[in-house]
Amino acid sequence: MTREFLKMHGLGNDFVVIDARNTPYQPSEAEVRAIANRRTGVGCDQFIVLEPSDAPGASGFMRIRNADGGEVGACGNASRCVGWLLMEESGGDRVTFQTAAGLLHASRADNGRITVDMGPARLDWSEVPLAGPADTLRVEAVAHAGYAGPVAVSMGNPHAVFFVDDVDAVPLDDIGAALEHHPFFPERANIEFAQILSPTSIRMRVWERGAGITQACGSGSCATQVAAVRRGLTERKADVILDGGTLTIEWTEDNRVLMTGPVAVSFSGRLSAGL
Ligand SMILES: N[C@@H](CCC[C@H](N)C(=O)O)C(=O)O
Repeated sequence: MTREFLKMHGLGNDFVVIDARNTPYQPSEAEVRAIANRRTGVGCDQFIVLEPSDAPGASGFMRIRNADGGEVGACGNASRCVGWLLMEESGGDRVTFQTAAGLLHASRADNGRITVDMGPARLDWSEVPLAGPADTLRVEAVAHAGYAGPVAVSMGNPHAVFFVDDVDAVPLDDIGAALEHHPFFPERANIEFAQILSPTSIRMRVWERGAGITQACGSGSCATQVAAVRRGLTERKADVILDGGTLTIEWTEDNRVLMTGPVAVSFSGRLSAGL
């Protein structure tokens, strides 16, 4: 049986989205890699399957797989896309859905943008996780290639945020994989390099676990804003400017991280039997 899919993106971070609420779908890692392949498949950074959820109030369960086939707990840009899809379906202005990391709440914002409450930032070393006790405000064990120790944050997935003076001078292609696989990250990590432009504006580039360099990372933007506030570099609400565009991130006093940004549908299609 072939499956219908939607190709969506958030600021160029792109997804194949499959609705499996009525017909179960559990592709193997090799099948996800084949679909994500940009030459011979559809091509995507993440592969999203919307499944039924038994959580009270949830409209579905968003299962997230990276382009390498591995399953992960969070994806901010895909959360806006799935939130938008579910609100279009219901005609409502807000929706709750489930992920491996917990329940997420999405709502409509200005100019067609979507806000997702990405939940709490997790700041203890064991929650990121790191390989051993460390101050997550400055993880010196991960200082690398002249870059000082990053801030470590979990947004339901692990992030390490390095602050630099010139983000465009960072050779992300050369050092991203080594940092993702650094032995101090037992579950690997998403790697962000960030440059403070003003108290309300950060420029950030990302190397994603399981996907490499992407145009944007929603959970990475949340982690970056949390890291910047913890270091005293920005106000609680700031714009994060990525290669693919801008997200607005607010870290509230009660430890909720609110992410607002656009969603887009690129095309729909049907996976061929070979995929
Ligand atoms: N692109 C995503 C993050 C996807 C998961 C990440 N690569 C991981 O392995 O944790 C986002 O927008 O947050």
